[in-house]
Amino acid sequence: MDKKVKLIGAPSCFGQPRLGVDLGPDAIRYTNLVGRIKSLNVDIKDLGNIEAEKINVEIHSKEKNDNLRNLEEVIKFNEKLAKQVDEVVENGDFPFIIGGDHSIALGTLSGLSKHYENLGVIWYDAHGDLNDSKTSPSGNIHGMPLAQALGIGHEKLVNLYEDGVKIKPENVVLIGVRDLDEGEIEYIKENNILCFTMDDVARLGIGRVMEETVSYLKDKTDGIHLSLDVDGLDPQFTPGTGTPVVNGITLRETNQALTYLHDQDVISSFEIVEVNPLLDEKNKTAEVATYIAEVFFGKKYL
Ligand SMILES: NC(=[NH2+])NCCC[C@H](N)C(=O)O
Ligand SMILES: [Mn+2]
Ligand SMILES: [Mn+2]
Repeated sequence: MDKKVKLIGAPSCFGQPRLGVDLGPDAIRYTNLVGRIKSLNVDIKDLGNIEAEKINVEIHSKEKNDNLRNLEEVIKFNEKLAKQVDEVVENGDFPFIIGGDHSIALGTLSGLSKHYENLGVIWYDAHGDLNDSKTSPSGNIHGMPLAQALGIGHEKLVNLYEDGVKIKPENVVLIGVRDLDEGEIEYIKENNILCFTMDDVARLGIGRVMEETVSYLKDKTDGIHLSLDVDGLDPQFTPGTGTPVVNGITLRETNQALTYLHDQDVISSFEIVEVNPLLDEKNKTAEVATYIAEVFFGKKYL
C-alpha cells in the first residue's frame, strides 16, 4: 500500500434493530488493529469515530417509520461519514472504514462517488442489500444501501450528500450471496448484476471467483470499493453479527480472496461492517475482522 491509510470508525446501529453493532469499531480497535497494520509497514492513522446521534434505547428497535427504521438518524450519520470519506480521498489517502451496520456503505459510497467516473464495488456479503422500503421484509436500512447507491429507493437516501446515482449496476459484483429477498432477485436479474452466489463459490472455487471479479471490473472502472460484511463469512468464524446465515464463506477462502486483492492492488477503499460485540463470543468476530484487514494490507504466510 503506497497510500496513507486513514481509519474511520462508523459506529452506526441505526440501520437495524439490534443494539451493539455501534460498538463494533471499538471492539475491532481493541484487538490492536492499528498496531498490527502498522507492523506491516503500512502508514495508518486513526481518525476516530464519526459522531452518532444519541441512541434512544427505548424506541430504537420499535419504530419502523414507513418501513425505513431510524431514517433521520441514518441520513444524519451518513452525511457526516460521506464528508469524512470525501476529505480523505481528496487528500490522496486511502479510506478504511470500520462499522457499524451496513447502512454506512451509503455514506461511504456517497463520499467516494464524486472522485470516480466509474466506481466499481465488490459486495462480499451473505445478502444483496438491494431492498427499498417497498421490497424490504424488515424496514432495516442496512438491507438497502446498495440499492440506494444505484439510485433506487427513498429520494433522501438516493440523493444523500450529493444528488444522483452513485454507482452503476454493471460496476457491481456480489460475492457469497445466499439470502436474497424476492425484490432483490428481480433487481439482480433485470439489471444483469454479476453475482457469485455461495453455490458459485463452491463450484468455481474462491480463486476463480476473485479472478473473474477483478477481470470484470478492472478495465471499466477507475477505482474499486470493497465492502465486506462479516456475515459473508460462515457464522462459525463470525458469530458476532446481527443477521448470520449458514453455509458461508470460510476464513481460509476469505484469506485467499483478500490475498489476491492485495496482490492485484486494485482496491481503492475498504470497509468492514456488521461486527456486533454484544452478540459475539469473547470478541472473536472483531479478531477475525482485524485478521482480514491484516491480510488485505499485506500479511503473508511467507
Ligand atoms: N447488511 C445486512 N446484514 N443486511 C441484512 C439484510 C437482511 C434482509 N435482506 C433485509 O433486508 O432485512
Ligand atoms: Mn449481510
Ligand atoms: Mn450487508
